This record gives sequence, C-alpha cells and structure tokens, in this order.
Amino acid sequence: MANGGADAGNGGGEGTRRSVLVTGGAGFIGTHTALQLLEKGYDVTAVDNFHNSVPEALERVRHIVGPALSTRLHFILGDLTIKEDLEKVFAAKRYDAVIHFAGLKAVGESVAHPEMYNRNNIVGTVNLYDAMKEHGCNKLVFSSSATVYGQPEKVPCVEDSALKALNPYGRTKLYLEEMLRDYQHANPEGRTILLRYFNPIGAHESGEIGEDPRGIPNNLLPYIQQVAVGRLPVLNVYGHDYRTRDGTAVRDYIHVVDLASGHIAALEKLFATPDIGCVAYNLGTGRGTTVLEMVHAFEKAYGKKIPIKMCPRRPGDSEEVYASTEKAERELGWRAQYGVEEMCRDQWKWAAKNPYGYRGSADKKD
Ligand SMILES: NC(=O)c1ccc[n+]([C@@H]2O[C@H](COP(=O)([O-])OP(=O)(O)OC[C@H]3O[C@@H](n4cnc5c(N)ncnc54)[C@H](O)[C@@H]3O)[C@@H](O)[C@H]2O)c1
Ligand SMILES: O=c1ccn([C@@H]2O[C@H](COP(=O)(O)OP(=O)(O)O[C@H]3O[C@H](CO)[C@H](O)[C@H](O)[C@H]3O)[C@@H](O)[C@H]2O)c(=O)[nH]1
Repeated sequence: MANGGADAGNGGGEGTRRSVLVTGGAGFIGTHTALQLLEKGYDVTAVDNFHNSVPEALERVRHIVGPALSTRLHFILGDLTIKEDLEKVFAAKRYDAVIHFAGLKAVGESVAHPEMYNRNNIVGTVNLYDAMKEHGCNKLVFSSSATVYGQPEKVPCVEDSALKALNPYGRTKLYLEEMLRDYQHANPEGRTILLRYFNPIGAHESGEIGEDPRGIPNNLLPYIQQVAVGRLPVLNVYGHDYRTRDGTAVRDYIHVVDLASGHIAALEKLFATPDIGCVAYNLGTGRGTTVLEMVHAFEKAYGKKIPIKMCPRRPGDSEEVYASTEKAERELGWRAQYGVEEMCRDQWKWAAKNPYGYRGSADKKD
C-alpha cells in the first residue's frame, strides 16, 4: 500500500480537503484510483467523455465507498480535445493536483488510426496543461507506460534506460513524456510525475469494478476472462519459441489496486516535494510471469481449464519485460502487495459477476 495516513488527503479539516482532478476517471485505472482517493479523504472530480467507459462504472465506485464519501465524487462530462470542456472543468473548482489518465491505449488501433491517437492523446494533454497553467494548478501525475522502453535490451527496465517507441501509441507516450520535461524546464515551479505502468490486470476485491474493453480484447487477461465466461472459444498463445522458461513471453503483471495505490504515493510525493521537477517512476512488481504461467494461475482461480492454441509470435512483441521497482520503493515508499494469484482471483471475481462487463448482457454490448 501507499504510505501515508488514513486521511492523507484531508489536510487538517473540512475546509482544506485536497481536491484532485482525475481525467479518464471512468476508465479501468481511473475508477480504481478515484476509489482510493476518496477512501484517503480527497475530494475527487472525474472528467471523461465515455469513449471507452460507461457512467455505470462511477456509480459502482459510489456504491463501494458508500453515501458519505460519494458526496465527494463529482463528475463532469467532457472531452480534453475540446478546450471549452476544459474551461468548464476548471471553472467548476480549484484543483490541488491532476491525475491524467484520459487517453487511447490500443496498439493495433493506433497503427490503423495514428491521427486519432495524436489528436486525442497529444492534443488532449496539451489542452489540459494549458488549462492547468491558466488556472494556477502545477501538480500533475501522468499515465505513461512501459511501452516507452520499446523492446528492452536489458531487464529489469530501469527508469534511465534508453527509450524508444515501437508504434503510434507508444510514440504519443514518449512524446508526451518529453513534452512534459520541456514544460517543466521552462516552468520550474511545476511538479510532474510520469508513471510507467507495466501490465495492469485484476480488479477491485468487491468484483464491482474492473476492465471492460469494447470488442475483442487485445490484452492477455481480458482475453482469458472472455474465454472463461464463454464469450470466446479459445486463447491464442502468441509465441512459444521465446528464450524463456516455457517458451512464452514474460511480462510484469501488476494488480490494478496496487497501481492505484502507486498513484496515491505519487500524489503525496508531489505535495511533499516542491523541487521535485519532472520525474519518472516504474509501477510494476519487479517479477516476470510467462503467458502459460498466467494461464495456469487463472485456471487455479477459475477452477477449470482454459483451452489454448499455440500460435506464431505477435508482431512487435518483446520477449521479456519487467520493471526495476527500486526507484519507486526508495523515493515513493511504495511497492506492490499482490501476486499473480490475487490478480487472477480478483479478475475472475469481476468476470464471474459481470460476464458482459458493465453493460450487463450480450445484446447491450458495444
Ligand atoms: N491499461 C493498460 O494496460 C495501460 C498500460 C500502460 C499505460 N496505460 C495508460 O493509462 C491510462 C488509463 O488507462 P486505462 O487502462 O484506465 O484505460 P481506459 O480506456 O479504461 O480509461 C481511459 C479513460 O479515458 C477516457 N478518455 C479517453 N480520451 C478522452 C478524452 N479526450 N477526453 C476525456 N476522456 C477521455 C476514456 O473514455 C476512458 O474512460 C491511459 O492513458 C493508458 O494509455 C494503460
Ligand atoms: O490473446 C492474447 C493476448 C496476449 N498474448 C500475449 O500475452 C503477453 C502480454 O500481452 P498484452 O497484450 O496483455 O500486453 P503487452 O505487454 O503486449 O502490452 C501492454 O503493455 C505494454 C507495456 O509493457 C504497453 O503499455 C501496451 O500498450 C499494452 O497493451 C504477450 O506476450 C502477448 O503476445 C497472448 O498470447 N494472447
């Protein structure tokens, strides 16, 4: 868990409760983070255009935290690429900090529609930064990704490794990291943390909120989950000739609840460190797991076999990616608590309760 007291967001009384703007707050990581922020005593405003999420997700957050904390969760429908929407967001309240999740994240889609990724991820972030500057908000936590390490030559990935983008999605993250460093250089009073997520999976332990991708999932766990609930017939395992323990690729899977607590730790670091500048941290567990190990861990939670089909490697995939977690441990006082067993347990709980995600049934899907 993140360090810090139970009511760390409440800087000493009702009138001084810290207020955080969460862009993309209805999404997978946004909902889990909003929930923890509320539990920590922060006042939360989520802004989302529901491009990849639904209002029900935030209703579930309200349900989990209960009526009292729910009053501190505000929502504004808005699109970061529309400046007027951001004006509305910043006119509503004064924010002590922003956690910026809003973005598109599907690699394949970014190859097919790079202009959409640049417009959404880059223009959205430029607009957000301009609005923050205009309204005197200088603390930002930005969602970056391990994708900025490209195909790492050396693992574990350390924060000062060489960076490289392999696709248009990765290029938006890499460019935004560089842009935010430039902005920091020009505005030294700013405080920015870039969080490089490894592979977020799992769900809140209640099984009420989780990842709900539209269409056929690209990522491993959402795919396995859909095979488990009968929406897809078989898991294609991409690549079984890697130089790894069992021939399948290795990733650093991290429980989304741990990832959320990493954001609380980053936020607390920003509040506590006036001269932090712009710093990157990995959020991973530091442990690598193969695709087949993940399948077996999920089967243990699910209680049945997942049918698999061995397939050729997926173009662009790396053999082995996992994080060095030393910097986050040392400087944020944060480390992941959960292992793959808990990740799969909670992923399956979410799947079993919500086989068709938030939309409830096959007919309503998409
Ligand atoms: N989930 C992962 O595997 C992963 C890995 C590394 C980095 N990230 C990054 O973390 C962030 C959050 O990811 P997530 O998994 O929660 O994704 P998500 O799609 O579930 O959440 C993103 C949210 O942002 C909203 N959004 C997108 N563009 C918007 C815009 N222009 N204006 C307002 N709202 C907008 C979407 O509707 C969605 O609710 C993204 O920036 C993503 O690139 C995710
Ligand atoms: O149906 C599937 C889906 C995935 N895989 C394999 O499972 C592993 C993990 O794949 P994911 O798609 O879940 O995750 P990636 O590590 O490939 O990519 C994710 O994590 C990256 C960071 O490391 C980037 O952020 C990227 O955008 C994000 O999708 C890979 O070896 C992949 O080939 C399968 O075998 N079958």
